[in-house]
Amino acid sequence: MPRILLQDVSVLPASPGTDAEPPPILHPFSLELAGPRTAVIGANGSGKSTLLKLLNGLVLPDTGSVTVDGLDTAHKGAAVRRRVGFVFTDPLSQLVMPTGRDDVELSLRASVPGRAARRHTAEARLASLGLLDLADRSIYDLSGGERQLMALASVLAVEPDILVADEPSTLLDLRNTARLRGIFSSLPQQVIYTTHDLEFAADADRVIVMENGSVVFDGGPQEAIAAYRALALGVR
Ligand SMILES: Nc1ncnc2c1ncn2[C@@H]1O[C@H](COP(=O)(O)OP(=O)(O)OP(=O)(O)O)[C@@H](O)[C@H]1O
Repeated sequence: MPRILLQDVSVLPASPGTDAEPPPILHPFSLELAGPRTAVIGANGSGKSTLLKLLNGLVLPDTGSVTVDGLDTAHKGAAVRRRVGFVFTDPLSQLVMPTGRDDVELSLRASVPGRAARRHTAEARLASLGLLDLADRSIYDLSGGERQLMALASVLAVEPDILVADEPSTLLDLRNTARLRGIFSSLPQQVIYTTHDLEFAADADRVIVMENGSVVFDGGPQEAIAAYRALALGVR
């Protein structure tokens, strides 16, 4: 498995404003991510998305460093992003082509030379996720959930070493959530995702709990979920 190392990392707000220093978005912390499936849970605004964005250089740390297999996100951003595929919560911020097929083919442009080969590969990748029947529909005619799955297909098409997904099940119904959970469980690559769905979080081997910009628990899913429940609801 690839190894992601966050060392003494902190993230500050972009524009500190006036006299009163706003609190950091992420307080200084260190973390190593090397297992197959890691989920990040926590309250709204606790820093989950920011933590995920650090992993492929979408957000750079204000202190410390983030490395992916030794590549520093601050200096080797493009190389890191070739290894780390990132799925955004909002699929429309990611899908740039008129149809899913076009989008997957675009993703493959750097790795699969030749239009015919790209078409063939795109078709195989879409079929493997059960999305071929939606491949030629306008992105705007797809439902939110269908779009979310298509955005995942587009990122997975290039077979990144690491998949980072920010709330990938928010728009999915029960059946598609089960489908996504099945996909995540069988992916060969390292997967790191945020979710508010605690059943989905429980599929992970490791669960990190965030609270007010800090990692407050890091361990097995059942213990982590209990810790989060205790924090959020005051119950165990
Ligand atoms: N560029 C920024 N400048 C200032 N504040 C920011 C910036 N980015 C994020 N924040 C703030 O940092 C906090 C953490 O945001 P983040 O999106 O990481 O939370 P989250 O845990 O993913 O929340 P949610 O569950 O609602 O998606 C929030 O209070 C957010 O408003």
